[in-house]
Amino acid sequence: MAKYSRVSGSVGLITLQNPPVNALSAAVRQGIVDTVERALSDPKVKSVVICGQNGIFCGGADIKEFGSNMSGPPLVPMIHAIEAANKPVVAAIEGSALGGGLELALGCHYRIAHSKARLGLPEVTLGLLPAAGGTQRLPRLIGVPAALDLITTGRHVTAAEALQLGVVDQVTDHSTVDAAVKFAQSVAGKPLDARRISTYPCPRPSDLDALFEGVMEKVRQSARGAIAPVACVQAVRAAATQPYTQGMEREKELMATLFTSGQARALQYCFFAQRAVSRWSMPNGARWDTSKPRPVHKAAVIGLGTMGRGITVALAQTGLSVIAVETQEKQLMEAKQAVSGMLERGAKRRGVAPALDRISYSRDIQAVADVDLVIEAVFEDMGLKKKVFQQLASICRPGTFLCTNTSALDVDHLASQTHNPELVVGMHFFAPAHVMKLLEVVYGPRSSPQAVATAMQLGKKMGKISVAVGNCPGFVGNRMLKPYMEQAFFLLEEGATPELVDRALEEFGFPMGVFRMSDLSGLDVGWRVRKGDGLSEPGAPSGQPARIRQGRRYSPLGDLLCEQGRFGQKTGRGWYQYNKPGSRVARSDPWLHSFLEGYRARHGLVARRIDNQEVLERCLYALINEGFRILEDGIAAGPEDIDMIYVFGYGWPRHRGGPMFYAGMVGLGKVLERLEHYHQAHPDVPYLKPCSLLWRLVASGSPPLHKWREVIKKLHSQL
Ligand SMILES: CC(C)(COP(=O)(O)OP(=O)(O)OC[C@H]1O[C@@H](n2cnc3c(N)ncnc32)[C@H](O)[C@@H]1OP(=O)(O)O)[C@@H](O)C(=O)NCCC(=O)NCCSC(=O)C[C@@H](O)CCCCCCCCCCCCC(=O)O
Ligand SMILES: NC(=O)c1ccc[n+]([C@@H]2O[C@H](COP(=O)([O-])OP(=O)(O)OC[C@H]3O[C@@H](n4cnc5c(N)ncnc54)[C@H](O)[C@@H]3O)[C@@H](O)[C@H]2O)c1
Repeated sequence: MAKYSRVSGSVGLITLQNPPVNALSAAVRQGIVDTVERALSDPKVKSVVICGQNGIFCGGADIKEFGSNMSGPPLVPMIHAIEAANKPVVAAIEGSALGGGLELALGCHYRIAHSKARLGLPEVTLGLLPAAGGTQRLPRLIGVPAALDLITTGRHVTAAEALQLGVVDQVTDHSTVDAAVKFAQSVAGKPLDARRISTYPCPRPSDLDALFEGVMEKVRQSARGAIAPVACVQAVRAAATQPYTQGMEREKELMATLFTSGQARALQYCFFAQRAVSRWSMPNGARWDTSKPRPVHKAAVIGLGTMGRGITVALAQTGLSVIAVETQEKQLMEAKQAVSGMLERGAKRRGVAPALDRISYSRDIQAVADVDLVIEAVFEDMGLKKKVFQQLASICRPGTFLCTNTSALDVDHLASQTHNPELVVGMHFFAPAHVMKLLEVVYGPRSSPQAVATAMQLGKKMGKISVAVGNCPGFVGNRMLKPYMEQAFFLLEEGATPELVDRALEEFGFPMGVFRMSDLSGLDVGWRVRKGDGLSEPGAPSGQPARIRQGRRYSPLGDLLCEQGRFGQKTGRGWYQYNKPGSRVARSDPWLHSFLEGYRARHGLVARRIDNQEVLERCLYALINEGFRILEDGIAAGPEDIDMIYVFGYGWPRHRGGPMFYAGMVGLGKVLERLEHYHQAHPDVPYLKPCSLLWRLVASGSPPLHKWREVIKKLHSQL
């Protein structure tokens, strides 16, 4: 809807009304068409102001409408009619003007923004392009390079940057509507020809071809297979090379291809899933809307290694006071320097003062006595963590939340070391903790809803996508990673190379394949875990027995590399070779290839040809199968939780929507059939055996993802 009133005698004020973001639904578009017509036909009205209710101009087209039959007046002619009006129209921008919202403002003759407003064309992040004239008007207004930057990245700019770029005409710290009304009065009756952006010639840089070639190459590289950024460049090129009307035709044509694409569906699913995961629930019925978090002002971090340092930075940047505890003097000194450096660099980037004085360092754990919440990040050693939790239970004041950053250990077992297990949850950050967006909040059977709510709220404040998950070895992300990595190892045994496996996964859209990722994070990490699980045995015999552990197929390849001191990038050798320890450029390693040949010969394995499809099916379907088991076990409340964990924590390409969404796109029947096929070929690999939830979903006609919860509920009620 849009509300109409006449203010200050001669200004028609149109207010968009569609909470929470005034999205341009059919009703809002109809409202705009009607009220603009009314203002233009009223002789008392000399100029018009368009604003949005509740401090937000407009969040763009209504994304929820995209999946349905779109009725109501289309945006393009609506905006064109505003631009063609014979009375000045001023956009009063508060909060956000995004996507179609900014395109509407670009159709107005003037734009006035509040200093705190954010503007942008984020359609590319939804698998689309700005198709209400945005790709044609913006380059005409601010030039091709700046428009390409905004349109291909979808980044939001501040009002100050928008003013500098020339997107807005004025910025105010006071009431935007008042300023816009005053301004509208001042321009009433003035000629408008020079204010219609569609009539501007598009500035043509002299090196146009070189510019577009360069941008296209950069965009293709960073898009990792996403099609929308490429279409955005093509549309802007049309603005630079063709008259406006033809450019608009090109914009429409490119949009038509994107609009119905699987990638647009995936990206729009991610948009809503990202928001849905904050509405968490636990199997005992506790929920986000009935659980009250407690405020956290002061926190402590125990252990200042890789993770503890990043967590300390993230907490301080959020405005909390932090007590950082590290037992080793040398580590403490190094950590102080590293944390200060990270804070200073972050502050410089954001143009604020570094939060150095929010942190106090100590070697004594007694220093945490009066904090609201502790995050333990010592070595991944259950004995050590148990001791730390016992100490915390006796030192901290009653009511302090005790959290662990363990990657895979039993959170409930740690909780049982304290007097108040209900105050214990996992806060599983990802490295580097001050950068990575994902936080798994792990609840045990005794964690209180308040502890979960508090950790979720703290995560949100830290700018994380926080996902609440149940307690099991590896939680959600690392539990699913195990079968994925296991398949990659088996593929090497059967004839693949690290290069072949990585290429297939990188072409799929992962920033790094399994082996490059493993070299980056260190092969010794998994080795230590496998030793702890009694899997890795030095000097194991050759032949079949060496590849069976605990009754199932096992690949000792990773262990054998570690026995040679090949820990990955840090030692300059791993699945690849590097120029020197710490170097990041992976090169194919002939030693590794002859090692694999020797290994196969020793174990009586005959290498066969493996193609990309097999790599993808075996690695991804094994991972997806474990995702279904996680849903079946109630460890994740829904597929969206798993998908957001993989998109934000594990580099799953967002334009493929996350593993569970991807399974739905491929077809659950097909995933089941391929898992069955591979399980028959490898009966000693339990991860390839399709789980009962997948069978059940296929038997129920492969319902769309938003209906899976009903099937899971039924399955649980029958158990
Ligand atoms: C605006 C925000 C920055 C606000 O952030 P905040 O943190 O305050 O709030 P939330 O993000 O939590 O949001 C609150 C609530 O609102 C929902 N929501 C937000 N934005 C929208 C929206 N645009 N539409 C619908 N719903 C929205 C959000 O989901 C939350 O609710 P929930 O229940 O999920 O918790 C922030 O919200 C934000 O960034 N929003 C998105 C901004 C954006 O991306 N805008 C661009 C939208 S796309 C667009 O505008 C396209 C235009 O270019 C117009 C294109 C013309 C269309 C023509 C179609 C032609 C088709 C031709 C094809 C023909 C094919 C054929 O042949 O058939
Ligand atoms: N590194 C990762 O990528 C990653 C990611 C997610 C979670 N984790 C988990 O985070 C935790 C920490 O991992 P990390 O990689 O930062 O380890 P790390 O080896 O880099 O650091 C651990 C630090 O803890 C300190 N420490 C040991 N005992 C202590 C004690 N009693 N009191 C105070 N400090 C003590 C050590 O001196 C060391 O500085 C582990 O549980 C790990 O599984 C790690």
